[in-house]
Amino acid sequence: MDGLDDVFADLYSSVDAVLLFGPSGSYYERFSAVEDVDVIVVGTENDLGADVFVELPLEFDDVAERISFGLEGGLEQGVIEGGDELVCATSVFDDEIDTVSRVRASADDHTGVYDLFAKSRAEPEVIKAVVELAIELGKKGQKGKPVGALFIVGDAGKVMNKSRPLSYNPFEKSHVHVGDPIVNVMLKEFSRLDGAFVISDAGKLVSAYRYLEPSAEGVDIPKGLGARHMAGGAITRDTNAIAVVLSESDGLVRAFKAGELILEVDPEAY
Ligand SMILES: Nc1ncnc2c1ncn2[C@@H]1O[C@H](COP(=O)(O)OP(=O)(O)OP(=O)(O)O)[C@@H](O)[C@H]1O
Ligand SMILES: [Mn+2]
Repeated sequence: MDGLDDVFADLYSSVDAVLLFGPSGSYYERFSAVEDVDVIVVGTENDLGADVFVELPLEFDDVAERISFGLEGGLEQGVIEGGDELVCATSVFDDEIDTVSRVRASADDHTGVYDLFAKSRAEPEVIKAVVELAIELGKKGQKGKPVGALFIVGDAGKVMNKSRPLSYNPFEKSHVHVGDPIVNVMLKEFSRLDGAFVISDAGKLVSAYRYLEPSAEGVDIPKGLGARHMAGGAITRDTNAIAVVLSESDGLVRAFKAGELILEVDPEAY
């Protein structure tokens, strides 16, 4: 009769590489000693100084998104090849690694989560800062009153052409950027009000209170969501911008690119 070791052995037989998501130092050391297997560390910071490292822009509460990012980033960096058999070790419940998942890397199926951050018109740091801001806004909102917000990032000239002002633009003559602490305070204030924020590729606040008028033909958004998400999704098909949307109704942060929903994050998990 087989023991559990034999049954589970299939999971990690003939594996090309192991992806360790945010491992502890000792865990990493032990894996590095295993023969014939490459070790790829994936995390928000390379604090172990791993030779092969894929940087996450955020932790990703959704494990599938986290793994997709690691795979797509690894393929992009050339440390994984299409067809590679991989074991991904990550944590689901705690800070400790508690979950192993076997996947086959494919250069074809793309969730786009890596491209969203690394290959959009806007700079990765800017996209990261906006997603973090939306998460923070979502967390704060949950304590008091829930707030919704819509951020359109990149390709700002075109976005401005496909939108109109709902009110005076508080950023008209200013030169402020997302990530500046003062700007985050301002954005949180203004997010109570209607419309979208428009942000340039480099993170400059171009406008608040924009009413977007993209053509919404053929854009699918999750059921139960309305005009904010439709407008946000649709403008990313009409332009090279991405949209980061905080929903007032379900509290989730979503990101759209090229008209597709790419990312769904629960601020409560951060
Ligand atoms: N075309 C648009 N451009 C910019 N902002 C918009 C647009 N349409 C709606 N909004 C903003 O979204 C807000 C919420 O609208 P709505 O409830 O229809 O969206 P929703 O997708 O259901 O989002 P939520 O989940 O936050 O309710 C509106 O009050 C308005 O501020
Ligand atoms: Mn709504």
